[in-house]
Amino acid sequence: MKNYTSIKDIENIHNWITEAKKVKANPLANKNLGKNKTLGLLFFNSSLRTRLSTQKAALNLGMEPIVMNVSGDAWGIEFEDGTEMNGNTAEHIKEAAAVVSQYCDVIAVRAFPTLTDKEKDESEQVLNSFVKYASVPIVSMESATGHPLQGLTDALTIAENSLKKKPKVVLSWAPHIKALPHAVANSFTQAMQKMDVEFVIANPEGYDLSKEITKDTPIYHNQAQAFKDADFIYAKNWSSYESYGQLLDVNDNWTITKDKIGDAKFMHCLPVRRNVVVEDAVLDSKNSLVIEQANNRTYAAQLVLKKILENL
Ligand SMILES: NCCC[C@H](NC(=O)CCC(=O)O)C(=O)O
Ligand SMILES: NC(=O)OP(=O)(O)O
Repeated sequence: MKNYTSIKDIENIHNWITEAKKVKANPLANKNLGKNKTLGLLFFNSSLRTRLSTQKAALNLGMEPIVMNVSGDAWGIEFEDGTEMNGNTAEHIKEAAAVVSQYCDVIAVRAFPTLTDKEKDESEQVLNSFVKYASVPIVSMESATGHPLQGLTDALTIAENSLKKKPKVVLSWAPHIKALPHAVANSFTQAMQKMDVEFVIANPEGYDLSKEITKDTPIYHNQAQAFKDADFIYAKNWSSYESYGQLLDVNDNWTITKDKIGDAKFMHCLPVRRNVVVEDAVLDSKNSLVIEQANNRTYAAQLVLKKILENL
């Protein structure tokens, strides 16, 4: 594999889950694979899990990680072609990506959407510019429209925790105070569509994800109906896709509660706002998988880096 920028890069999710379980069972088995190789992690946005678990994955493979907060610390990068750079940007992505490629054997990038310009977000300008102008493989650490390391993690976590051959998995929208990206929900949806699960989405009217993503996945606008007989409930807030980036008025209470989910396992990518997205009683119960998910971020990243290193 060259780049990992989307769930579409997973050719067979069942094989990948089997391999990820092996990596998890013996994380230091390939500690020489990345010897003398450098992973550069570039952050245009905040992170706790991705920043640490991706470095941990690199260290387990014997790689040297180097990290940079691009926003604030680096020169402002210009992504438009042919502009007269007389504004706030000091260097072009053509030079920036080529230069970082001199220091790194693999580059991982986090760049969130604008949530104001749908067309620009869907063009994945930042991520795709790195793919275009870097001379080394690129890994997405959450881009405008996807979070494929999280999606792979979530598939692994469901495979590990499922007591049934074909569990019912619900992705539920939940409330938030801010307009959030669609990336996590998009990649989770794409991962579940590849899994042997009964997958449905629950969200209020006006919050349907892109049809390009949901395809024929059933969408419920009634949360209780969607939750019926669920084995896994994955909560996430996202802003409206249709009224792009907006927070719409929602009448019903969509906060995840213990009463609503019963015995279903609870999942969330984190960070999560307690008692807004989900009540304490759920996060503090044995049915919460959120810490196991965070742990699995290391093994998902390690599998991806392993596949890239094997192909260098
Ligand atoms: N990487 C996981 C989620 C990142 C981001 N969450 C956030 O921005 C939460 C911020 C807050 O709660 O203030 C998102 O939804 O895509
Ligand atoms: N789940 C996740 O990506 O967390 P961070 O934003 O903290 O990296």
